[in-house]
Amino acid sequence: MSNGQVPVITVDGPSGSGKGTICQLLARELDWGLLDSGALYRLVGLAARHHGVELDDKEALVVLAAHLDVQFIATEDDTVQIVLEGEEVTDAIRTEAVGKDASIVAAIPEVRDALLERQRAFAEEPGLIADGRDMGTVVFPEAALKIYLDASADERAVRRYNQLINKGLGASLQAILEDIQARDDRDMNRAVAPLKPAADAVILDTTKMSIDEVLAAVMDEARHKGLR
Ligand SMILES: Nc1ncnc2c1ncn2[C@@H]1O[C@H](COP(=O)(O)OP(=O)(O)OP(=O)(O)O)[C@@H](O)[C@H]1O
Ligand SMILES: Nc1ccn([C@H]2C[C@H](O)[C@@H](COP(=O)(O)O)O2)c(=O)n1
Repeated sequence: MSNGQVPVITVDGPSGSGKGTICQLLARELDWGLLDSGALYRLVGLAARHHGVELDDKEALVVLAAHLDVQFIATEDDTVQIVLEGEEVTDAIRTEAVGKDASIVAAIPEVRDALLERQRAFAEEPGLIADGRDMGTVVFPEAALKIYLDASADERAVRRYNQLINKGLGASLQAILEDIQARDDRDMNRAVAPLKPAADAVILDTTKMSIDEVLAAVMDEARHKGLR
């Protein structure tokens, strides 16, 4: 448990492993809150673009992270609208370019510190599903259940490729694979809070699993922990 007795399920893993998809389904199934921590790093990246802050200007990035003026607004169709400094940025933060910027700013320890309490504040009754890279290792080390989703880089690239094609966007599978490998390298090898499974995490290799199979496996783990 974390933040008192509020139960938390953490879901960490590399880009394209299915964290966001599974966390949304879990939150709906359990009727718990959802923290999309990657969105916070993406928001810092986007705010930097808006304010003309270079990604090597550590001090300015830390100020942006500490003072992020962001609202997460639940909509009637069960999605979340994200508003940054009064501007709707729900889709704007999801581009590959902003994802890359997020991965760069996320390597700055002081940026991570500036976002820590904001993330922990998401833990409210009846429970929280926390999606990210360091949810089980750093942000919620006392979580009731820790899941680490993995999949081969090739499979994750295909998933991302299909996602972009389904949105009517052009994409190169090779370029996506290279982006994923570069992002893995940055996220796994940074000095602070690198992406890795917590010692007590349940690791699921989802390379050959459908979304329904992954959800069922995680729900089984939740049941074993008495979380539903
Ligand atoms: N087990 C699966 N089998 C096939 N496709 C999947 C599976 N899990 C997720 N997907 C698809 O892969 C794509 C990426 O999934 P998702 O956005 O959930 O990954 P993620 O781990 O949250 O990535 P990121 O960290 O970059 O946000 C989506 O289109 C999703 O529908
Ligand atoms: N807990 C987290 C969440 C995200 N990041 C960084 C690393 C990712 O490459 C980037 C974008 O995340 P995504 O939205 O793709 O899940 O943000 C992190 O370091 N720690």
